[in-house]
Amino acid sequence: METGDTTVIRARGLVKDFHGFRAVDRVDLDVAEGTVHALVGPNGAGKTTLFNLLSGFVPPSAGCILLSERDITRLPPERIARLGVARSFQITNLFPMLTAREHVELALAGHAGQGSIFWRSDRLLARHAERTAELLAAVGLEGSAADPADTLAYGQKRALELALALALEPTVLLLDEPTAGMGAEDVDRTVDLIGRVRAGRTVVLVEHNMNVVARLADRVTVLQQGQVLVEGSYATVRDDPRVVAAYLGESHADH
Ligand SMILES: Nc1ncnc2c1ncn2[C@@H]1O[C@H](COP(=O)(O)OP(=O)(O)OP(=O)(O)O)[C@@H](O)[C@H]1O
Repeated sequence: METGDTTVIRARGLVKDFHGFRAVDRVDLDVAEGTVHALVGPNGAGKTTLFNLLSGFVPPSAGCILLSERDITRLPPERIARLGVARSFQITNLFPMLTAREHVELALAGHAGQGSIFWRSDRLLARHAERTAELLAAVGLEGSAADPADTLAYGQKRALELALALALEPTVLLLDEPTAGMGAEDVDRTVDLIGRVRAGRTVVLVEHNMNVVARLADRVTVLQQGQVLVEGSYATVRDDPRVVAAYLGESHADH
């Protein structure tokens, strides 16, 4: 697939103020179709807030967001999701007693508009059995389909969340710190996984682990104090003195 020529997400002049504090400050962002685009920056730089704006979880104070030329500024999150933007969360949000398979079946039924989880029949859920198996296999959970979510290892929970996001058939996948809290082995697995599920879609990820960014991202936007500091390939931004200074500032502030 040709990638990088068409802009899928275009944000212009995005601002988010919280009670007088400007968390996102006149951000312009272009995410090209088929790319993995990383948002990085020191703690408090505004990455999560920018994600919340893109997915409609918070409305911007100013500015606009276009999804493939369609204005989605201030649309509610469920409308944005229906337009093909799925988001996975930093904090695990699973039902402890439901199995991995049941989670995916419910996500598929929900996406198909098949009503509240309380009265979905087994027959209805069985309709999604094949796709469920595919999605579980796609994230490496085929062997854990019958396991309740609270028995899954941390990395498996994150993989299941990814399967739930993929159930929405997204064209754009927003991943909020997909490797947060993972050991090296799970990080490697997750990088491989994202490398696989990116096929045919656009991925925007917030990520602190620069090794992960280096391996996955076609383009990197560095935020600092709510503003875009630098944007470019990983190699370009890594060596940019402004980026080095921003991260040095953070480590000084921490200690
Ligand atoms: N709901 C809110 N009310 C007030 N301030 C907020 C709110 N959400 C975020 N902020 C502030 O906005 C700034 C940016 O926060 P944000 O979480 O977007 O940064 P981040 O780059 O994602 O940080 P981290 O890497 O630590 O997750 C921070 O100073 C934060 O305290």
